[in-house]
Amino acid sequence: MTTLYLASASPRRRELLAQIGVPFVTRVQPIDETPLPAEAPAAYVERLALAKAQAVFATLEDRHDAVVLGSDTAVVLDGRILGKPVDREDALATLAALSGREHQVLTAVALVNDIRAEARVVASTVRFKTLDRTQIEAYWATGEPRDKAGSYGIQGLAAVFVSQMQGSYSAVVGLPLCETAELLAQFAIPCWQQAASA
Ligand SMILES: Cc1cn([C@H]2C[C@H](O)[C@@H](COP(=O)(O)OP(=O)(O)OP(=O)(O)O)O2)c(=O)[nH]c1=O
Repeated sequence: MTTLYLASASPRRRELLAQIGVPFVTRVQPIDETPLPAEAPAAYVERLALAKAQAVFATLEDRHDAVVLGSDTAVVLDGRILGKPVDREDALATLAALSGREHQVLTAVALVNDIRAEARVVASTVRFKTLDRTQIEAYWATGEPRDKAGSYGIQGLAAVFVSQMQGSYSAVVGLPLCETAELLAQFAIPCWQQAASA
């Protein structure tokens, strides 16, 4: 019996994976999230998703019956990776930069077991309406931007900033569920559909 491990401290990722009916155990290992010099954003999120999964896989005692899922999300504006805010000023500057513009959200999902590692990167486009300084400061004061790539969460109060979105909503929140289900199937882990017909 294979055990699926979610290599993530993110409550969003736990909720998203639970949403598609897959039983899993959460384990977290810290990794270095510094981008490499001139690393392309898609390569960066893919490398981190794999690194998160591999770091947890390395700690497991029974690696034969284990699959580990890692994921990483980055907000990209004009080719620049905007990660989680380091402080208030950083978040205010990020939200001002996103105001009235379109940006990309890249999320990678990776699965690792004792014989292989596979990853998928999903790109979505999000457009923000124009925000003024008062709205940005009020949003920071809610606490929501603190632990999120690009200093916002589409699933929360920042939904009112999003005038358009193309791509995968679940990927923007933190885990692309359609692609995750496809990868899980490749590793013989059923989500609700196969489980229901088994
Ligand atoms: C853009 C966006 C990001 N986010 C979150 C998802 C991720 O939790 C976070 C991006 O940071 P990540 O470094 O991808 O993930 P994490 O540190 O929160 O969790 P872990 O590495 O342990 O898996 O931003 C939202 O919740 N909503 C959004 O709309």
